[in-house]
Amino acid sequence: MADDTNRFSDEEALRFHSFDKPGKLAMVPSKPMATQRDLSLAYSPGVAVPVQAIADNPDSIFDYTARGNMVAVISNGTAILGMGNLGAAAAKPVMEGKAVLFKRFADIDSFDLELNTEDVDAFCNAVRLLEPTFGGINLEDIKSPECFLIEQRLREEMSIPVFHDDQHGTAIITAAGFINALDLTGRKMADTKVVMLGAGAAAIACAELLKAMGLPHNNLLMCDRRGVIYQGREDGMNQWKSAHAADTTDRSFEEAMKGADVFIGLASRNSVTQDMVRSMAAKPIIFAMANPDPEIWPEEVAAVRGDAIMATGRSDYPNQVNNVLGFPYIFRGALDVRAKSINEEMKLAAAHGLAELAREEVPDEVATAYAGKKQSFGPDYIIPTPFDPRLMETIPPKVAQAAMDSGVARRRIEDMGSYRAQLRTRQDPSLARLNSMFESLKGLKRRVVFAEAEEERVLRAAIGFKAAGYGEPVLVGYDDAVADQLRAMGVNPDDFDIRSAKTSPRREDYVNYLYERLQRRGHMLRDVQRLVNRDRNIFSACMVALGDADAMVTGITRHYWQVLESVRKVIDPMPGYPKPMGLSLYISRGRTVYIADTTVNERPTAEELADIAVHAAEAVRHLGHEPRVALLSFSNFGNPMRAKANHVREAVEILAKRGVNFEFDGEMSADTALNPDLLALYPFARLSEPANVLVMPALHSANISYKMLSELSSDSRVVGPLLWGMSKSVQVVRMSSRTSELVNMAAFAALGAGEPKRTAPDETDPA
Ligand SMILES: NC(=O)C1=CN([C@@H]2O[C@H](COP(=O)(O)OP(=O)(O)OC[C@H]3O[C@@H](n4cnc5c(N)ncnc54)[C@H](OP(=O)(O)O)[C@@H]3O)[C@@H](O)[C@H]2O)C=CC1
Ligand SMILES: CC(=O)C(=O)O
Ligand SMILES: [Mg+2]
Repeated sequence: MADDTNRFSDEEALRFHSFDKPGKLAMVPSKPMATQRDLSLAYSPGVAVPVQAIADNPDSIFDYTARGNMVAVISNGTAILGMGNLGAAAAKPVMEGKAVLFKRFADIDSFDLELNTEDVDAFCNAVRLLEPTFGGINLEDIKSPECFLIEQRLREEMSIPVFHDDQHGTAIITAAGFINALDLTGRKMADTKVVMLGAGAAAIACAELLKAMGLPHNNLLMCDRRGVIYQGREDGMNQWKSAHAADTTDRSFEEAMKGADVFIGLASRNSVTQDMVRSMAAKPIIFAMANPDPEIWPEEVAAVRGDAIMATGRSDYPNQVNNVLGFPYIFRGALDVRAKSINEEMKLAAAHGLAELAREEVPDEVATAYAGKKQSFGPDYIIPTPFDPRLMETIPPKVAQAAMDSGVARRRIEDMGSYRAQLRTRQDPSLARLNSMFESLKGLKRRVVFAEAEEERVLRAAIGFKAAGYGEPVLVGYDDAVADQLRAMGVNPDDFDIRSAKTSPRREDYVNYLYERLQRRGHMLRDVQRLVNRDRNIFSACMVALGDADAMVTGITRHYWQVLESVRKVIDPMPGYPKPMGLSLYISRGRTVYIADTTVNERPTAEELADIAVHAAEAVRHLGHEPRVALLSFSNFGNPMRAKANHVREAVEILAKRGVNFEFDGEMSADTALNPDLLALYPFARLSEPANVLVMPALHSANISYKMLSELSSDSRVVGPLLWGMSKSVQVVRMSSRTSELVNMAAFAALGAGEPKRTAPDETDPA
């Protein structure tokens, strides 16, 4: 039934939206803007050149500006979800949400525009004038019947796709779920009786698409607040409702539901009763799609009909029939062929594509995003889930092909195979991977100690960590001070576990444990007492070592080395790891590169460097990538032959002798490792493709590289360094870490707490 890990309080929803930066959207430049030359190119005088080019050839706007990948999400707030007419300003959170979903799922740049008018002419005039800015217009949450007039007018007046998502997006997803639910219950379209509650934007479009797919006109009874829309009804009608008036004697919605095979709710919350569901045909299909609360809850249906297939618009129940599955990919396909519009052919292609995808074997990475729940085609999985990465490579090609076949494409895609490959890289698998790894934490409730909880950044991170459902933060700091800070941030301290050495009943246990470890390393009992009482990192590490917490995150207030030294007094490296190591992730669009060892081993010997390569490869596999390790230096395979690179060359020989089970080579320079053309100059090299793991010759080069990357990159990010190889899960952040980085590192700490015991290097399988 309901997935409780996705439940949250109203306060959490508000906190999520105000956390870090208010809202869900920000802009990033796509060109460097660092030097005077950059400025000259981007703005005056350089910008004059594309200005003239566009004036001479209007189509070149797609080559020189962001227009071709830019979609506006536009609303006037007259039908916000199922909440009604709450005005343009109140619509902004939903519209920001749609804009970020465009980016997240289909790499489409998008921002929201809320228009403060209910007047159709004023609305159309405002939108029409925006045509040069956008490649497409997504209309959203505009009530009927005005939405029909607005969309029709804009489609006629604009030569870019104008798509009212509540109409067509919803219809496409509903149609896909409908096809599969009929299949699962052995029904044929011609014999299926459908009752629809709602006769507005979404319902009218759904009715049209289902009929276009073959549902006979009189098999669909549409109902509004006044009951069934029948032929001859006059009150509360408009031309769009009239088009679906059925030849029936049923007058009330309740009557219509008797014996119905399918119910489709696109109306408002709690508008269907259990008695109505009881009166439906065997194996009823129930799509209660009002948002945020459905027409009837799945639990209520289950209580009276064990044989129902149930879907809602929500993500916390199985079968989320929601337009999020469609609009990102439909626009992706339309933009990529510069379609003039999104027509019926494109909608049908998307609907069939979604229906087919649900019948295919679901890859494991989808299960990871859904807390390990493996899905397979059946009553609880009639439609793909939003985090399914296959959507991106499946739906846009079908939409693009349909646009080309139906003559609305301005540009052709000749090679669909390479288009699919390009779609895959757009998806940024690394970010998706991070996200899905973190998603897998939901419900595990791992206890992560935030060792510096008096710091505001840390508290905000702990709040964010809890709100994201990644685990239970344990806040270490003076109890009163932490509680006061939480209160000042509008958070109830009782919702958090706050610990300090002063009040901890476990203090003596921690002292005894640590004294046992340190008594022959120069520490007297009173030294150890002082450490436990005064050093937050020691106290926190003791909590983890003695099982009072699963993991810890720290590092904001003290230097990395000092922190690591404290932690290592309490926790040992994992067997097989003489020393832990730091692994930094450089993540850019379509490419992830790991750098090791960025924090611990200062001047590794050849043997140690080989160990680092083995451990890094193992960690990278654990994070979901197949490692290709380059051992870096300033020279390439002995050119120039210099003594400073000897230990790197020797490390490569050691790895060859050990017969490790991953690709590696060196010594080589960073550009050879990363650039396929340069790598091709060394046909004997053992790397089949450019490296994704860079083992640096020493700490200075490793540390300098990742810090430079993290300061200089604008459209990529550096994550970590992750501390790898401790016997308990500890992550040490950089002192400069922002709140969001802290949340990520705490999530990595929580993930580390569940890792299986890793293989020691000497246990590595020979290749
Ligand atoms: N899951 C999804 O992907 C989507 C879900 N939706 C949901 O569909 C619903 C409607 O949205 P939309 O079409 O944009 O809105 P509209 O305002 O255009 O239409 C609402 C329609 O619902 C009818 N209605 C509302 N309450 C009742 C009720 N209690 N009994 C009977 N009819 C009722 C109205 O009847 P009348 O004409 O008599 O006023 C009207 O026909 C919303 O809840 C929305 O969240 C919408 C889009 C996507
Ligand atoms: C999902 C959506 O667009 C709606 O409920 O309005
Ligand atoms: Mg909507």
